[in-house]
Amino acid sequence: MAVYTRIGAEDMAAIVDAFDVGTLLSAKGIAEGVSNSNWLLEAQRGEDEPRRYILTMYEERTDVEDLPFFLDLLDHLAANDCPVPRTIHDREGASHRFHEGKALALIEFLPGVSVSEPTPGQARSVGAALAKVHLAAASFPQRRTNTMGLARWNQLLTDCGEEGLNLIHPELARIVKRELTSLTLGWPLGLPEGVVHADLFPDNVLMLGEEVTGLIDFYFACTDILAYDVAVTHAAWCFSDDGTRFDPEISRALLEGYESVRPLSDEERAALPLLARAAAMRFLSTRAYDWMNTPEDALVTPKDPLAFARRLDFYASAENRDLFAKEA
Ligand SMILES: Nc1ncnc2c1ncn2[C@@H]1O[C@H](COP(=O)(O)OP(=O)(O)OP(=O)(O)O)[C@@H](O)[C@H]1O
Ligand SMILES: N[C@@H](CCO)C(=O)O
Repeated sequence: MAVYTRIGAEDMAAIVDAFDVGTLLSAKGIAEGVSNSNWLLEAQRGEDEPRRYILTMYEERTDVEDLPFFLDLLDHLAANDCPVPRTIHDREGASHRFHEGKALALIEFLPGVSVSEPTPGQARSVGAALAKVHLAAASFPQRRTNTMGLARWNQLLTDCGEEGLNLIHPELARIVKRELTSLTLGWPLGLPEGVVHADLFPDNVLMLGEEVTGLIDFYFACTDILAYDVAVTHAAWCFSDDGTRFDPEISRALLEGYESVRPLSDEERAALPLLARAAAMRFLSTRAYDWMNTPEDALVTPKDPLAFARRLDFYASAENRDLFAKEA
């Protein structure tokens, strides 16, 4: 459940008034999501049809200094025809405000649902939507360093300690050491960079049938290698949740969809096997850390790190060396 902060009815009405979207009709906490508190609001201006919004209150995990990057990016992408929600600015024109010391943003509600078992058609649309974001963000003037890159994975996994990792799986410390070394030595240089979403899991994509109606949760977005974002999306979409089953059809459709909008260069394709191992390490590291550091009585259940250890094993296996090779 993700409503960490209570906002009373009067305060909620005052917040809605500050964003100048009319009269508050209803407000409901949203259970999904783990990082921030979210509410679904309905408000009505005069005789207009009532409209729905998402109110997000940023909790500790989001650095307020990064908010202009995240929120301006949404506006830039929406203005360039990408399926992302616009932000509602307040009466002073600001994209976020503060309530009792915490930052708040009001975001357009988009229809659609997150799929749990994607079809190839849906994967193709997601690939195309990701490529569209990459192209549209090329004219976005702001930059943000990836604070969730190799150095951070190293730090998180070091904090877990060898013993801790081996409690998750007896081979994990050895595998992690091997992978961190090969990623450090082999990290690709000179590939095209730009704004990446960096967390495009099915729960961050809203769909109606095969149409992508919303890409959401840009709170890890940053400037990094574009093909790394393809690798993250591949790791997130092409396996069963627990990482035991890889779906080659979804993989093919996702890459085809991406390339229908932004073809990958030979260098990017050649780097994908390593970038996919990197993507698996990214989520293995945060999940292993959370697995070991989430108190038992916490509101959220930590996600299984082994699901990404299995993906890592899959991507590192010699049998799958040609997974990203261009098909004849
Ligand atoms: N613009 C939107 N339109 C419709 N629904 C939305 C929108 N933004 C968020 N939601 C809903 O709110 C839920 C939580 O949002 P979000 O994933 O951004 O939260 P979070 O706590 O930042 O997430 P995470 O757990 O991925 O860090 C989503 O799963 C979705 O159901
Ligand atoms: N999408 C991530 C959580 C947010 O970083 C995961 O599934 O581990």
